[in-house]
Amino acid sequence: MASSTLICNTEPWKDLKAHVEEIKKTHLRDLMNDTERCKSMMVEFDELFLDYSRQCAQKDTLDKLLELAEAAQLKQKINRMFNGEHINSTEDRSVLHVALRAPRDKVISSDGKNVVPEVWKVLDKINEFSERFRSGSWVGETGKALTDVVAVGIGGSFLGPLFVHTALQTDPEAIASAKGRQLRFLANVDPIDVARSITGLNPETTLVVVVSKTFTTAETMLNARTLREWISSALGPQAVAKHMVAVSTNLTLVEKFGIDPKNAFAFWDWVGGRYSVCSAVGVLPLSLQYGFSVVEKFLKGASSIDEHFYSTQFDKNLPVLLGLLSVWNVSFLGYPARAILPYCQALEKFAPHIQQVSMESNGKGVSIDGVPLPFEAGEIDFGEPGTNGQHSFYQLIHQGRIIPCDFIGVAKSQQPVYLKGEMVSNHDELMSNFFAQPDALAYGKTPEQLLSEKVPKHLIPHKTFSGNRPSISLLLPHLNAYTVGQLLAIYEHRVAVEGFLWGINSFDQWGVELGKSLATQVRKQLNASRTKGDPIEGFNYSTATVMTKYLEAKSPISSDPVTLLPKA
Ligand SMILES: O=P(O)(O)OC[C@H]1O[C@H](O)[C@H](O)[C@@H](O)[C@@H]1O
Repeated sequence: MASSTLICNTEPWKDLKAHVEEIKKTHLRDLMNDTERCKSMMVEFDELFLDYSRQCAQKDTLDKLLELAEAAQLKQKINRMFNGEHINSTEDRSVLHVALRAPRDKVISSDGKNVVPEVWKVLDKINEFSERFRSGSWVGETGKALTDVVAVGIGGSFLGPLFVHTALQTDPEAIASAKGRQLRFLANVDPIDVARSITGLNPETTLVVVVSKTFTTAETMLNARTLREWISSALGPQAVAKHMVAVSTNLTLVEKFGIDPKNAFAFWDWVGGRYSVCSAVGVLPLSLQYGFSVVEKFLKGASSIDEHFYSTQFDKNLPVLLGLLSVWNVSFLGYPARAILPYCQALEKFAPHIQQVSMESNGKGVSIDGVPLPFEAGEIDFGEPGTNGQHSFYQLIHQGRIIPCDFIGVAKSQQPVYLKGEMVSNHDELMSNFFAQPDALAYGKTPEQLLSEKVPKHLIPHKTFSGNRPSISLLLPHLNAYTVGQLLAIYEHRVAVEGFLWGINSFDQWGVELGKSLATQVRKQLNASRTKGDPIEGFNYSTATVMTKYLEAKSPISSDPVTLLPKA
């Protein structure tokens, strides 16, 4: 593709660039007075309510963004994704996470083959296995039923399942089905994470689920070997068959590791790691904890958004609208970051998950055809639940840099609390902030207002809020397995929309490779220096100096290493 076909060379892109000047003349304080405008910037689907009236945008901004979508062939790209074409061109793969949550009778093909029956074969296997596990008919080496699960995995094999697990932990239905069980995660190769993940657990009653798409990820494999050692040193090496199972696309390596292939749960190369929570990656550990029927609701929620995304016209399409507005903020208004602010503690792991989905997908420097981009793609995502974030980084958002914010609220709390004599329930107290913050950002506070409030003159600059800071508000009816699935799919597709508009490949991740290969070189050096006293060679002065300092610290590894497990 010639650079002339880059999206930034199209008329709609140039038109939007020119449009920025008009928008800069507006202020949200005034735009919010236009009720018709606000009405046109609200969309409801399946009880999800999106209000994007606090975007620095006019109705014609949306029209122009829709023209950009057309120039980027957004509809065709979405269709190509759902049709199983190899849109991940650098890895020559389809991108079919939508097939993971498709109903049984749906036909979604990759390379001429309907993949939905394969998906359901694995789901049925998980259903059956989790029933055996939860009913106590699957027993461990000493004949005891297993109650605790440690899921070992990193990146996409960790963040999505952690997000969903955390979101359901306080859901009444999920609580009831998780009684007496624990699901823990071990991601970091830091041995401290090993210690934390097994503290208080008994190998006799623990199942380890090794989750890795490739089954080669250094961190996961070392952690898996560590927990294998933890099990076999306590129960004997034969116990591994009953206490370890795996989720992977690489079943050959699973078997080599010593896990019974009968206890391996497959997925496919057309599922990207960060899009894999709806595969066995998430479904297995979550079903062990909450039962398959709860997890099935999560899949149904995601599927409802898939259908909406595929078939709804763009001006009513939640992921499309959100994606268009993100591109508007990043590429035209020049706001490179986004804060994800759920007013719901159960969503505390949502931002970390979306960080990977978004930043690993769209943090690219070239177009899908390898042409260097003359504009920045991707956005910097971060976030914390409200109100905690308000007492931390909101200062910068209110008076410092402009960071478009996603306010996510829930109408009914999973855990309602009301104290007699209090003005409002605890959830209403939380939600008072959910409603207040977007307006504070949009309206700000002028020096005139401060003067009329008799604020001392010297404090006026400090107490002024410029306002005109964009946000969206998304209200969910409640937070349960179904709506968690919806939320996940909205963000997954929003990220895809952004990538489709920028003309990049959102489904590869070559940028993570360089650091990994350099670590291999360091690993070899550390081994040679520790065991043979070899001098440090082949590193630059800076790295060599700090490595020398590091090696000077006492290590329990000598020339005759012995196995050492955490004391936890
Ligand atoms: O599931 P695995 O193959 O172990 O991969 C785990 C993770 O590591 C890689 O480095 C990628 O950056 C992630 O996209 C992936 O999710």
